[in-house]
Amino acid sequence: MGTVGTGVIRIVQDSADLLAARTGRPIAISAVSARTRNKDRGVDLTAYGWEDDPVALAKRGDVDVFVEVVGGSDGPAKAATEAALAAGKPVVTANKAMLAIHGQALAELAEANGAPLRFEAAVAGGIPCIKALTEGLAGNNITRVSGVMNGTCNYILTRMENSGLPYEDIFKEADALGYLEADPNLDVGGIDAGHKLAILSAIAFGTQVDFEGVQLQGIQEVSIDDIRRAGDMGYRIKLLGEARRTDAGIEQSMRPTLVPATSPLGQLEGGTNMVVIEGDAVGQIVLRGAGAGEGPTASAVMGDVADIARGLHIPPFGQPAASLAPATRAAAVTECAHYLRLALRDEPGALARVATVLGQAGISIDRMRQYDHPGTDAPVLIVTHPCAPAALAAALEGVTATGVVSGAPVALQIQTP
Ligand SMILES: NC(=O)C1=CN([C@@H]2O[C@H](COP(=O)(O)OP(=O)(O)OC[C@H]3O[C@@H](n4cnc5c(N)ncnc54)[C@H](OP(=O)(O)O)[C@@H]3O)[C@@H](O)[C@H]2O)C=CC1
Ligand SMILES: N[C@@H](CCO)C(=O)O
Repeated sequence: MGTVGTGVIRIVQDSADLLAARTGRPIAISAVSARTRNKDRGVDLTAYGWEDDPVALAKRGDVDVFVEVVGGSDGPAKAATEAALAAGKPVVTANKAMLAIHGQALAELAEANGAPLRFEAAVAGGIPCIKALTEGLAGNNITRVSGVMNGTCNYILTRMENSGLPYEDIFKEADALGYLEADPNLDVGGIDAGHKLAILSAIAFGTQVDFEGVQLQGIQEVSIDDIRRAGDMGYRIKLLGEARRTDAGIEQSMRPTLVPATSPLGQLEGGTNMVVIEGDAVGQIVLRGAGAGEGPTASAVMGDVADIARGLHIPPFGQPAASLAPATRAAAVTECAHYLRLALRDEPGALARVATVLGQAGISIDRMRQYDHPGTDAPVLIVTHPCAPAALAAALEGVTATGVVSGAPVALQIQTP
């Protein structure tokens, strides 16, 4: 009965007739649970039973469907989910952390007990992207799933750009607004978004969830300089997740990435999320909307509850858990263009030495810009032609070793069209 749970109660109370008409049966709340019983949550709870322990709630005889909106990958959320599934009861959860880590085991438990396990709200809040993948796009070979899946990071990045203020200032602002998770590193470290990508990737490619296989980089190192310089080159920086199937296996990454400013992703402002899915038959589809908040997240929870009330029973990851293959990891094999920012000693031959190192590594320069500067170091931006991320990382060690660059070069990937 936190943010999401209260939203679920509101929808059940406010839209009872509509839900009954759409599902063919009444949907009612039997009982609820939270840590603190006597807290004013702005909704009337007098008609419902109460349990201190969510596991006891899951086991109650008058509970047909258990809605888990406690949070946390383990602890009471997992214990109650397992108790409900073991009793053959359908579970609806918004808990991406739990699914990213225990998704396979929970799907196996659900299927062994004939109970649906649904989690639309776990990825991109109100955007029905799991339904899109498992149902609407079931006839497609999915080739790529990408998008912006953490509203807090998108808020911070767009606010930095619009205000010209550094990361630290906007982080404090997001904190004051209550946007950050209790552990802010889940947001700014890219972990929360990585959980979501791993769930989508498993559904898209028919593999077991492989959160450990997501190459993660947060937004903490994104500087206002990079946001400005990327803007000069026609890009905006987003915390972009990409999962794709390659000949080598499944490649999953969540990292700050440059996207064309005029593209749908480039125009995404504030806390909004966007999920882009590509399939062999459908081509590309783009889903955009609120990725968090009481109403949007409860909307996704209730979509799942309604499906259960209608009798819809789809395996949690879109195909039987036993048929999900362990994901073969393909680490950063896809070539892409890169943005490089260097502080280059402004002296004869310095630029030539950098260009030589890149050239010897087979990395070709697409565009380049050097800015006015008051001191001895010139800000230099380079956009490369597509190259393997591993080749670029090795080349940058060589660039640093030339001795003509101050500090470590900044390298960010540019989204592959
Ligand atoms: N908020 C959002 O916008 C979104 C959230 N989610 C996910 O939804 C889930 C819930 O998030 P949110 O509503 O924001 O979280 P909140 O922290 O607002 O709510 C958590 C609820 O769980 C209760 N709770 C915690 N521990 C226990 C326990 N041991 N026994 C019983 N109840 C307990 C809390 O009780 P009390 O109120 O008494 O403290 C609270 O009511 C999480 O998995 C989150 O990741 C997903 C998408 C968006
Ligand atoms: N912390 C998450 C909440 C929704 O999952 C976000 O900012 O998107």
